[in-house]
Amino acid sequence: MIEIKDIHKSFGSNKVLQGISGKFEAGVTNLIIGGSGSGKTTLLKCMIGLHHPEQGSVEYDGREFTSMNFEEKIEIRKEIGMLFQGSALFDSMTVEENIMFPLNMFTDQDRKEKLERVNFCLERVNLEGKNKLFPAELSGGMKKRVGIARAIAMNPKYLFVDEPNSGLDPKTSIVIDELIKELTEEYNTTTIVVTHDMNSVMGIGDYILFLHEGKKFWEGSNKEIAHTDIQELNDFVFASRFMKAAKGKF
Ligand SMILES: Nc1ncnc2c1ncn2[C@@H]1O[C@H](COP(=O)(O)OP(=O)(O)OP(=O)(O)O)[C@@H](O)[C@H]1O
Repeated sequence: MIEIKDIHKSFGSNKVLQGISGKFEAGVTNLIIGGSGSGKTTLLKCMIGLHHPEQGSVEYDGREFTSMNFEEKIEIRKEIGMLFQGSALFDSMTVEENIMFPLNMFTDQDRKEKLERVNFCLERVNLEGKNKLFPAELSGGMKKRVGIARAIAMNPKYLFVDEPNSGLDPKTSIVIDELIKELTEEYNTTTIVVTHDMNSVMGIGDYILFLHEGKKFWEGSNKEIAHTDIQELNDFVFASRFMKAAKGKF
């Protein structure tokens, strides 16, 4: 479980996050949603230590992260898997080398053990046998799956996913969303997905934290999200023609 309390982050006079709190439980898919510029990525970066919040705390199963020293943060980072926007694979490395990267960095496993783990992860994302391909030889959906395989290589307790569906067609997006949800439930991971995709919200949003202009406007599940009287949330939820047309049917 990850708990954030009263997170504040500014860039100069721009108060990007203004007192965000929330609880992200293990084994469920937690989403941070909001319009462009609402502060989603900034919040995620505060949680993993890429930004330092001016105020507030981030607790990983009771361990306060923001006040940790460098070495202590490294220990927590070993428990974190990340799937970045655009997959962020190393283009000059094969699929196998990409997935092995965190194992090389953080473990002293021998090559056989590492290869076994790589093959297990590849199988888990339905890419068995693709070891020797380079990222340029993969479709967008396959790249995401390699990114997921790399993210789970270290058997993470915490999984952060930034915009998993950017650049994917709707069908492939569903496959990726479902894979994230399955892995979360299978390994009881605390998973946090940053997205503005309403398909993901309706499909996998067990717990949703809605940000608007740097403030938490709402939290709840995908079963509740279409039934609030919060104007800012309704503007976000029903922005697409599809959601507008489906209003009242959820
Ligand atoms: N490193 C930075 N330096 C200065 N300003 C920043 C920095 N990172 C983000 N911001 C500002 O913080 C605000 C929120 O940005 P952020 O990327 O967190 O939004 P977002 O909700 O993730 O948006 P999007 O959905 O478009 O990715 C924006 O006004 C942005 O310009």
